Amino acid sequence: MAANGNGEVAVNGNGAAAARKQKGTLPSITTSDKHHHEVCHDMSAPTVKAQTIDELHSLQKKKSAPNTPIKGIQGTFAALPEEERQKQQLQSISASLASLTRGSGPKVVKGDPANKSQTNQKVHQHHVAAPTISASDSSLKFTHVLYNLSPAELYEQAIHYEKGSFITSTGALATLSGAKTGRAPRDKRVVKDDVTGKELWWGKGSPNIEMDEQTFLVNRERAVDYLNSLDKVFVNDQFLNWDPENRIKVRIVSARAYHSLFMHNMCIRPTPEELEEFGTPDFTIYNAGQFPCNRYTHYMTSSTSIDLNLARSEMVILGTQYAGEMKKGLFSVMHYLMPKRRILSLHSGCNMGKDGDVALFFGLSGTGKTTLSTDPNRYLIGDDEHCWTETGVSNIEGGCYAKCIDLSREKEPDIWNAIKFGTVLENVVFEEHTREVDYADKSVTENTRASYPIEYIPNAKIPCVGPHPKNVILLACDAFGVLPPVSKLNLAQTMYHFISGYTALVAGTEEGVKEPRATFSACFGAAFIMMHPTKYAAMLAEKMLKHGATGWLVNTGWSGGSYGSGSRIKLAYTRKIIDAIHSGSLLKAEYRKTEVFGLEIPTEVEGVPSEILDPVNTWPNKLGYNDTLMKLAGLFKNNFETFTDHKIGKDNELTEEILAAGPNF
Ligand SMILES: Nc1ncnc2c1ncn2[C@@H]1O[C@H](COP(=O)(O)OP(=O)(O)O)[C@@H](O)[C@H]1O
Ligand SMILES: C=C(OP(=O)(O)O)C(=O)O
Ligand SMILES: [Ca+2]
Ligand SMILES: [Mn+2]
Repeated sequence: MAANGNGEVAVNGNGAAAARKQKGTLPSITTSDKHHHEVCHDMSAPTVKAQTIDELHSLQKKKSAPNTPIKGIQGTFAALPEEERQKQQLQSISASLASLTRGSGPKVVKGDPANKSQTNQKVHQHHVAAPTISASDSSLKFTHVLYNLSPAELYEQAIHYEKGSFITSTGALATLSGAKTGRAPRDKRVVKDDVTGKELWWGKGSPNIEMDEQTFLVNRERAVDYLNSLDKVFVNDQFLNWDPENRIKVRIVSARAYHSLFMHNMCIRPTPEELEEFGTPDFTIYNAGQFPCNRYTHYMTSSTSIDLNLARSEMVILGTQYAGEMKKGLFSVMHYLMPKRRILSLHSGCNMGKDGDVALFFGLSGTGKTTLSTDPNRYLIGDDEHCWTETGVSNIEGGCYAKCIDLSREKEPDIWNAIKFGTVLENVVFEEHTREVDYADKSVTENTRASYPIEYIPNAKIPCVGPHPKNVILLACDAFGVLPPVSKLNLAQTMYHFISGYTALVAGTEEGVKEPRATFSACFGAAFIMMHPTKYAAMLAEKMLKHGATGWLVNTGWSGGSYGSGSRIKLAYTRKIIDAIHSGSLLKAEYRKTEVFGLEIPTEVEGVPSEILDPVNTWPNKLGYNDTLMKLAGLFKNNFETFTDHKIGKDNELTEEILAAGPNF
């Protein structure tokens, strides 16, 4: 449409270009004062309600509606006027960031220092510390606090300021965690004092490597000074545990938008009202992961240190930016706090059927907790960390952290679809132009991860709580290929395997693991438990007995030979096995007892080839199978030796039964 019926040339669209092509002469523009004409004039649009560009931009963002006042709740801040509440909140943040040697906290300001014109700034600026004569430079500057930003704001922060942050084709935020792409359990330290010295599990097999209070303070000061030296820090105030009676308030202070978004996804997100009465946190994380610890500091054996101080309710992270360190650090804290309240903390996934039947999925990293608890036919309660109380189960977290190496839409549709706007994609590789992620690419690490809020899974059960579990599924990824795909366990066997916590560590999640290696990790999470494993085991036995839960051992690892010659059991088969456990059909199956491990294996499972149910059938070399079986049995026996002189629960009889429930040879 180069010209309309009146012979006028439309300036917009193709007309001008087409006309220009005609020997370079510019088209003549006829102006008309007839208003209702087919030609679109600029004047016909309503004018913008701004006089300047700055004013125009200021119109773009509207201030959030004021938070509704809390009615009927006598919270810390409930009765305070807005101004006073803001002041107390900033004082609380300043107190968190206080250097312990200088006494007072930094002057904190809310908002991005880049937004000088920010209207909030006047209102939210409070000089908390009175200037002192011995002032250092750090006491002269302001610490800008980006407080509980939204995912959209965090995206902008990440993309603008953090190298390696990109938006993928499905809208997720791709980022790099730096040199560390997995947890560093050897760099974990726990303050040993008079109380924790008695309460916690120390020594051989324990994840708690001691440090003293003084050294903790040195690292804390290092982290706080680092954070205060930055232009701005991110502060997240959130909750742990969906059980309202046992909810823990956590504050995470971090230097990266990526870390703030990760914790936004992983912890429970407070409502504006809940945030108003947040008050003082129960626990604080100082994540100064970009800054190393000082190896001249006592107890430091590398540049990474993850330090837990239960007396101070604080954790300090130096020298690692792997985000999983924060969520698993808080999990350790829950493994201390909850059992003190007679609540069992569980390293397990959890889901629920339409009829309210709950299943727990215990397992070490990479065994299938996230994959198998995320089941389109069931309600997801959580993928990794739970509590079992007198009334049922509750998720500790508000999000999931899925492995995404080799992720496929067909095999794991719910996880695939959760990777969208708001999701953090750690260490994945994507196509430069289309930003399509190649989930098969291990160039950065094998431990690629996606962190998303739990409601990104369509059938998430919100609130994430459920009744007492009916099935307790122990997942082991057996790289030797000798454990059956599924076995039914009696209570003593369940306890034996729970305490043993056998699996093969697969590459990536922990540093230095390049190929599957047999490990025993008590309670399927020795890296996170704080007290002796028998304490958790006794609680589990008591609860399973009381509520009549059935134990199962599911091998999600190798079949047809060990790692290298056999192959991993097809996910589709494992899903069929899990379906049969949930439906109750497997409980009624016919069973046969295996030699050596004495495991009850079914002769048939719907949808699974019967010959794979006894692993011996899948091995081409029967002698090789027997040798490997004996080798694994020996490893179990050796490992259990540390537990032989520990009583499990009040009952000696159970202890004896558990000891007898291991391999017999
Ligand atoms: N038979 C199987 N059962 C469970 N997971 C399997 C199986 N075969 C392959 N996998 C893969 O193993 C990984 C299990 O990881 P994930 O569920 O994240 O473990 P966890 O949550 O216990 O750390 C996923 O990448 C999944 O696709
Ligand atoms: C985040 C982790 O948990 P998992 O692998 O069990 O999902 C981890 O171990 O670092
Ligand atoms: Ca996968
Ligand atoms: Mn997981």
